[in-house]
Amino acid sequence: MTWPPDSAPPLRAHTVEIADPGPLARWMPRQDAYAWIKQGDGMVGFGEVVRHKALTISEAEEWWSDLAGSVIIESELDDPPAGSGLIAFGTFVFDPNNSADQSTLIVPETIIGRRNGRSWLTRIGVEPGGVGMSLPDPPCPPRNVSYADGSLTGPEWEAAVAQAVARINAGEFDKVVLARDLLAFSDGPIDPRWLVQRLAEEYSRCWTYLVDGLVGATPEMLVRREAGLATSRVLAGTIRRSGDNNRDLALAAALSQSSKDLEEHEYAVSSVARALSPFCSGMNVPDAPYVLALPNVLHLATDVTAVADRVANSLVLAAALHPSAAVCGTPTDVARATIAELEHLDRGRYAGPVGWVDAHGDGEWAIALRCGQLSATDPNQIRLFAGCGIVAGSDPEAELAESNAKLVPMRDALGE
Ligand SMILES: C=C(O[C@@H]1C=C(C(=O)O)C=C[C@H]1O)C(=O)O
Repeated sequence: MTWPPDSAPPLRAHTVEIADPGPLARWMPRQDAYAWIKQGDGMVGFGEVVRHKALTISEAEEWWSDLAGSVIIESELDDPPAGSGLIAFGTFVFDPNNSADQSTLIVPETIIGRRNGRSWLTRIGVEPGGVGMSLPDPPCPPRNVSYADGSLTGPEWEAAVAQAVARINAGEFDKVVLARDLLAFSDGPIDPRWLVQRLAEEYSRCWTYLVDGLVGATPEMLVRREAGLATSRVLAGTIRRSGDNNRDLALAAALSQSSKDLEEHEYAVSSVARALSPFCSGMNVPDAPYVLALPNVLHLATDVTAVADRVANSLVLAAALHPSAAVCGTPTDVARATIAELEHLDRGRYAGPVGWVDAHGDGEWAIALRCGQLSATDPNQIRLFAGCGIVAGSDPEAELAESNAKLVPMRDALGE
């Protein structure tokens, strides 16, 4: 849909400063709610003013630039923080040529946000609503959740991993990320707000998101653009946590010296640096990764930073970066074809960019990991996803265990 239609009055986005709203997630109504939360800050949105079904990230970028340029933006905030005012939440499919799912940008009717101690309320529409806010009924937990294999059983997925390792050893490519899915069923409708609240509490160092039924808490930032600076958090190389802090310290030391994990990590970092370089100057790529500790796993992590060109808004950068070697492989085209052949899975929006963009093009696009997609047809069902980077030294059994560790955040949120 193009906006504005020729005859329609323009949209307005009106923002006011509000008192601290407390936990953002509790403001979300049951239907049409969106979330982006990290360490308590972020935005929740609800209602829908415009929805754009995007063919590609670049096409979405053009649509958004046109729309944002046509909206009358009014803000009562001095020095408005990034993300306050007009934004769209978005989710993009991993591989549009191999998915029945759709990439979507959604402009909500209402946004409640908080950042660095400042809070705001934005209303968007032809005649945006007033400043009244009311708390909806809280969500109920899912009931009696049970699980079933997705497209492949555990042993079938291990066989796919073994096949990938054989092809790597035959010199066909360097790295591929293989994912699997797991179906979860509840006795009643699954309320995504319950999952958002649990994930935002347990995984506060991750970005908790809910956009168009895709819900999760990801530790990996494809790209954030703010005040001219582009940053990307690259993760690759993973160890499951043991539950014992001393043992975890030893595991972290082993991870940061593991040549298999360092090699896998290096592929991911160089793919990001290469993709960012045409749009940026003054790039800083640290020599060695650090260990990012999450409640379920330890990751090797590198934060890449650079000064972004004026024309390179967050969607332009996301289009250039997706898919990184952290979720696809190296070289990209061979890895993508291998994924389509070996996974037997429609990834949908899993491993695609998820996030938000504002009227200036600033925004945050994380990689949709540690997530599930609520079924569009069965409100009691959600499909969970997890994947692992496969390199020459990968062991199928260990990779299956790692994928199970990556499913823990969603399984815990579902109430296990
Ligand atoms: C593919 C996933 O995670 C990616 C793969 C990683 C790895 O193989 O070590 C680590 C972080 C992510 O880049 C996932 O969580 O599903």
